[in-house]
Amino acid sequence: MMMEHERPALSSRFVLRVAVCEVTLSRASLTWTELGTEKARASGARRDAPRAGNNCVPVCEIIAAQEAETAILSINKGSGPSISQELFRAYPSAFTVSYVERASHHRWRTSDVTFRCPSAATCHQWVQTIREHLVMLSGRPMRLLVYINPYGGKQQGKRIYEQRVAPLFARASISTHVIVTQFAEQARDELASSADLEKYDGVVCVGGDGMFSEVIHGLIARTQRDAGLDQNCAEGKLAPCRLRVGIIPAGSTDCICYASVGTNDPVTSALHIILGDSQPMDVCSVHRNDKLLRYSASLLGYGFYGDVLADSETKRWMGPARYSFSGLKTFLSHHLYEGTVSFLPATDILGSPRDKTRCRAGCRLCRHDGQLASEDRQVCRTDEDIAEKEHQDKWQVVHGKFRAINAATMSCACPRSPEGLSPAAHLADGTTDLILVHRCSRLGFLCHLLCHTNRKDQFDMDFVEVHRVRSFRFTPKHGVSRPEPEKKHNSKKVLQQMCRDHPACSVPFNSSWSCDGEILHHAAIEVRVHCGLIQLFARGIEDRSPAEQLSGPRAT
Ligand SMILES: Nc1ncnc2c1ncn2[C@@H]1O[C@H](COP(=O)(O)OP(=O)(O)OP(=O)(O)O)[C@@H](O)[C@H]1O
Repeated sequence: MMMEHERPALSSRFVLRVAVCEVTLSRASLTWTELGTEKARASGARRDAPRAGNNCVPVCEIIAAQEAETAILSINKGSGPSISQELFRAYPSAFTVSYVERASHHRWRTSDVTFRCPSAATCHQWVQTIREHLVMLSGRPMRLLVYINPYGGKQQGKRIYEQRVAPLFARASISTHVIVTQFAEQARDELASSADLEKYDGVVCVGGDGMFSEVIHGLIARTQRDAGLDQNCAEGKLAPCRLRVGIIPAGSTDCICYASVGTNDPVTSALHIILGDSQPMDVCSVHRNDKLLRYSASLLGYGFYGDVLADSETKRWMGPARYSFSGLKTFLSHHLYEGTVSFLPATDILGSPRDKTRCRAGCRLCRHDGQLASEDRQVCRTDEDIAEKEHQDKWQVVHGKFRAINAATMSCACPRSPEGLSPAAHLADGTTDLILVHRCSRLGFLCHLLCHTNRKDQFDMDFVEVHRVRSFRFTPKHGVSRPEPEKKHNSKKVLQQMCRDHPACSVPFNSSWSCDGEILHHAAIEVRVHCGLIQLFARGIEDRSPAEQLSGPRAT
């Protein structure tokens, strides 16, 4: 809605479909009010009598404005009522404004409104003024570097980008440099070393979570190198990345998209990028013996999830069905892994893993790095304050036999698990939710797993504990890593492996870590959360009522 004190930049009478409209543009919004149709006027209704309420589109949600093509102008298209010759002659020019419209399930779509103008000069003036307003908006990207993984998911990345995303970027006047990767790690290596990043306002990856992981590894490495920081130093603070990252979902797992925009829809993600949304995101560094192993933005899982991933990697030929197969096999094998988890709880923060809050667009906790911001307590925001706080806080230690050890740095919600592994986890509060699943019966573990697929509390079980932490370490009791799977099996080796996997054999192999879907063949690791290390082109999941979700231009 246009605020009373806002001075309109432009105000004119145009024709929308067959009705005359009062159209107003201010710095904040474009509004139009229908004044009446020809028919209504013929029946004696006053031309000035408003027929409908205001329609209002915030300028920050306009994608583009352009003068309409002659073809559109000369033909009365569509099944609706036709414009009369009289209006056609009185309003010979036209321009179209494209804006974001909400569809169901957090999806965004583009919508167009075409206004007929009395002259080409007026039309031109409006288009130019809207474009000037768009240029003045901060945060919109102009130049993007795009990496497409042609082999991610159903191998549709290239087609999805070319057919659904590139036309939107072009309409929004975003220039792109597109690279279709030839091999794994190409994007990571180029971003880490040779890519001329000064030329771009952001990097977009087209693929799944694995492709996103490649891109952030490259960007983080480059940023630390440029800042003269050593990534191998486990205790060191990392420099945040300047370039924002956009994800066009085209993989088999699109966890980051679900957590950051609420859906895995390429058009929605493209529109978030075009509007220049920014969403900070925490990233965990994973070290061992002062050597960086990897970064993790979503899930680190040892025990159950580590075993599922390790097993599924040997069954790639099965396609996506391998996850269900390996999940069942791992569930039945019911391994326990003994070791020690030490963690630094995040005290002095607002949220907890079992509260009812959910990380949503404009999240209050993420705005304050998760810290308590009440008036009677001091907010510690500087790095020194946080370091001091960490020093004062006490590490806690848990020894035990674990079915699973998981660290969820975001909710990890997806269609199979609508609430995710840790429903109350936040994208950028500087913490990860450490979930320890202790020794339990198969039935108990099954109940715990099933809770992830419905809305029951998966932490409400006596063998599960959950802590919101800033760092943790795991030290396995046994130092033997499970041998990396061999590519070619003969039947004898398969039998040996199955025997080893059987609990009765109780060979004390360690599990491996699943780190955002990549296997780490080390059990002993040290993890530290880096608050808001990456910025995404996203705004978080919008918490809107179903009616609002489906609204077009807002009626005021
Ligand atoms: N041209 C390429 N050839 C082979 N692999 C590639 C190529 N480009 C990227 N990759 C790798 O493919 C892996 C999977 O990619 P992506 O995440 O896009 O798809 P996915 O189907 O979701 O993956 P996953 O099968 O791991 O769930 C990534 O780890 C990435 O490093």
